[in-house]
Amino acid sequence: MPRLVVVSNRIADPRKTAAGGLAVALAEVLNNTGGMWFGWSGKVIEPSAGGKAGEGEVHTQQAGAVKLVTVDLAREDYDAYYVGYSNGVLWPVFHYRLDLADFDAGYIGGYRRVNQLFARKLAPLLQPDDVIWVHDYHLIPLAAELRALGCQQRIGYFLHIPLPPPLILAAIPGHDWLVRGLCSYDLVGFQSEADHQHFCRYIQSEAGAQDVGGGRWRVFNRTVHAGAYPIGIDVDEFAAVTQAPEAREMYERMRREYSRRKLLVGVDRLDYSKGLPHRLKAFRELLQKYPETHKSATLIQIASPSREDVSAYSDILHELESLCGSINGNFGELDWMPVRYMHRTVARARLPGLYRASRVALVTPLRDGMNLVAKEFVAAQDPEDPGVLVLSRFAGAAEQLKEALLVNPYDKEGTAGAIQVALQMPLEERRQRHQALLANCKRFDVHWWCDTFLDTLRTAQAEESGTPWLRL
Ligand SMILES: O=P(O)(O)OC[C@H]1O[C@H](O[C@H]2O[C@H](CO)[C@@H](O)[C@H](O)[C@H]2O)[C@H](O)[C@@H](O)[C@@H]1O
Ligand SMILES: O=c1ccn([C@@H]2O[C@H](COP(=O)(O)OP(=O)(O)O)[C@@H](O)[C@H]2O)c(=O)[nH]1
Repeated sequence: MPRLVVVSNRIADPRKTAAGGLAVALAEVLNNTGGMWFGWSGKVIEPSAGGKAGEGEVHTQQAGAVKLVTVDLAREDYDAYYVGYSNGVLWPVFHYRLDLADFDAGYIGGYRRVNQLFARKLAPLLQPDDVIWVHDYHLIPLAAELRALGCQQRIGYFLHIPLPPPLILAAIPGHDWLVRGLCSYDLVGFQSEADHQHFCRYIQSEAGAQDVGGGRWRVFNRTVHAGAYPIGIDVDEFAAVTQAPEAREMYERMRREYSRRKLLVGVDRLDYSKGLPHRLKAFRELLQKYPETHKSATLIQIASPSREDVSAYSDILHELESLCGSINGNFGELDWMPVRYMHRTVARARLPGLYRASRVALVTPLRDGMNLVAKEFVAAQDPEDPGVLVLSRFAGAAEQLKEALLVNPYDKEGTAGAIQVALQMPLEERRQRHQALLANCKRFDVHWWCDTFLDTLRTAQAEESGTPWLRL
């Protein structure tokens, strides 16, 4: 069996839990397959400590069956590659937020430099029959950089965030360079069929790609495979965590504390794409329109700190704090606060208990690649008395989880109405919806995602051996 080499910006010790869907999913994959996980160490070297752009120190550590190899980044590189280009240009545009993108700051040089650095550090560690799987928007040009160093291995790529329609993508100066980078991979995977279709339309309209069947495209003088591979969770592992002491203790505590109320839960990174202010406004609308919810409904909102170096993230923090304060100020009573807001990361081991004690989950991003919290909520429920998932139609998960109550998060009244339906839903309907949702999460779990992607990658390369590599 060829060795699996996973490359992503953020990596985590697969034996421990992490916040952030990508790290959680890849840890689960690598725990099963073994192999190497290569990425950023999380360490930034300041200029006073020799942190000028250039070579980053490499660290190697064995974590069970997985070899973790990480690279430090110089401050200048981190600022341009991670804060600047990845999270200040690509993240907003790929989430349809052209208004938040900073195109003028010249971050692209640092983005390219770090991709070249990763390629230089990774190439000597590769074995000829390795299968390389690169993840996410931080590393779009990596395959082309590896090819330039002579790497002949199969290289697949998975985009964890949405891919916008061609005319939004085309607003990025250098979009053609980025898409040529994507087309240097043997297989490009997307979270949803909508994202996949956006890619197909872009390469046809902007690069004259020809559909050669079987998910393959002839473009830039080579053949690239593309498809939708929605990511899942390890449902069995999550069910087991739900029964573990930490989750049970949380469940019992929540049930005791909220025995007279129905609990609503939101668990998100504090990110403008997650639609948190829109969610709170819909919750306020619920309290205004349905007075019977007073004292009977409490929303617990966890907002895990994220990317605090990017200015758009601190703006949303203030907006959220002010909304929570005004809702509690206007509706709260001595013995009831409508919103409990926490700006903190909650250990993943405790989340299943919280999910299971909640009658309703609010997963209402304005855009989201997938959203694993939606699937975790489903997996944690008691099938005999399950909670209801209120899900944004703009999350990748909505293509699969059709038995959720699908909402448009921009529609405050509509979302408030759906929350009220969720709170009132009869047991039999809750059971039926949950059964269908759980079946979907089980069928398309993280193992399905990994196996299907890697099987296609193996076939893709075998069919196309001999196609020329792309140089950027
Ligand atoms: O690494 P950070 O900058 O702290 O951000 C955390 C991760 O956020 C994004 O996650 C995405 O991947 C999830 C799993 O596929 C998906 O469910 C979610 O919709 C996406 O937003 C990002 O894409 C990752 O690279 C980050 O590590
Ligand atoms: O306080 C928190 C917030 C989130 N998470 C985990 O982080 C992941 C978030 O993944 P998702 O796909 O929903 O969104 P992302 O943050 O990757 O955009 C899920 O596994 C959550 O259980 C966590 O462990 N603690």
